[in-house]
Amino acid sequence: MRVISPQTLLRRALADPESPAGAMRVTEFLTSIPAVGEGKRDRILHELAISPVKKLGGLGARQRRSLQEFLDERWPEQGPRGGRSRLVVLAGPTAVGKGTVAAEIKARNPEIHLSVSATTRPARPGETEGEHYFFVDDAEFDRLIADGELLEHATVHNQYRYGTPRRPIIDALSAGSTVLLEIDLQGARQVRAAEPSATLVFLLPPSWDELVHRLVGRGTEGPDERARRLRTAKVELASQNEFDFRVVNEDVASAAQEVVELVRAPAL
Ligand SMILES: Nc1ncnc2c1ncn2[C@@H]1O[C@H](COP(=O)(O)OP(=O)(O)OP(=O)(O)O)[C@@H](O)[C@H]1O
Ligand SMILES: Nc1nc2c(ncn2[C@@H]2O[C@H](COP(=O)(O)O)[C@@H](O)[C@H]2O)c(=O)[nH]1
Repeated sequence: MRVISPQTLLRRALADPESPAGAMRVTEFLTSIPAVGEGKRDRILHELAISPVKKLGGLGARQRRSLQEFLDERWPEQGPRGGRSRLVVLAGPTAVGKGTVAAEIKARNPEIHLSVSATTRPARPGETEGEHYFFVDDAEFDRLIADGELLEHATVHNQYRYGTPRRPIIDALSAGSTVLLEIDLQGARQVRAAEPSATLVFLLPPSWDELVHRLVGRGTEGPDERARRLRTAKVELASQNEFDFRVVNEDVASAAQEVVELVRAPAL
């Protein structure tokens, strides 16, 4: 299972050549398929008589048809768990405990792949490159976007940029793993748009006061940043009904267990 099937991406490109999918080069499109490396990509392009400089949105009618037929034959579309993908998003307001619950899930279920995001935010004391985040500057973040390396990205709390590297997600899903993304509301919406069968879980605090208490207690933000995050939190809480499931994080172990059970359950 891929984040977006090649067929879906191609359909999107053909429906709107001006879209990011439409602007994607056929070479990049083909190598985004896990089984296709550069050598195979060139053989496919040769077989289908498509120039490597072509963009998906610029394919002629014959080329579109032959590419669609080729994909259908080689990688028929299918989905696990009755149509629900193994891609799981955990979102929720600041300091609700998303990171804590995600770490608990990972500790108890090492087979679940926890995505490591890229961010332009500076590392906090104790955060490790490649474990908590990939810490990048603005230029590198721009490059990741331009090269299509992010599955989703957003400016969070109107300040720093965060994004999910696409390739590790594709590889983990292809290997049959469940993949957990701990991201914000904007990112959750982008994942929903890209992969409607993803499971979206919203983590709730037991109360607003407890949320503020956790944010203050964490001690990683000053008063201005806390105020900014709490403004975002109000917007995020108002959007909780967009999610498939809501879990209250009263106790970390119970919340983590609840998320895992939702993810493991067959499609509803
Ligand atoms: N169930 C819980 N009970 C009490 N404290 C908790 C619980 N879950 C998390 N915390 C604490 O709340 C604080 C915020 O948790 P965490 O950093 O995981 O939140 P977050 O949702 O990832 O925040 P952000 O979106 O701002 O990154 C931490 O100090 C954490 O230890
Ligand atoms: N859209 C995305 N949001 C992300 C991603 N990685 C983390 N986040 C969210 O950012 C905020 C702030 O995180 P913090 O570490 O600075 O406290 C939080 O809500 C995260 O869930 C991402 O890749 N995409």
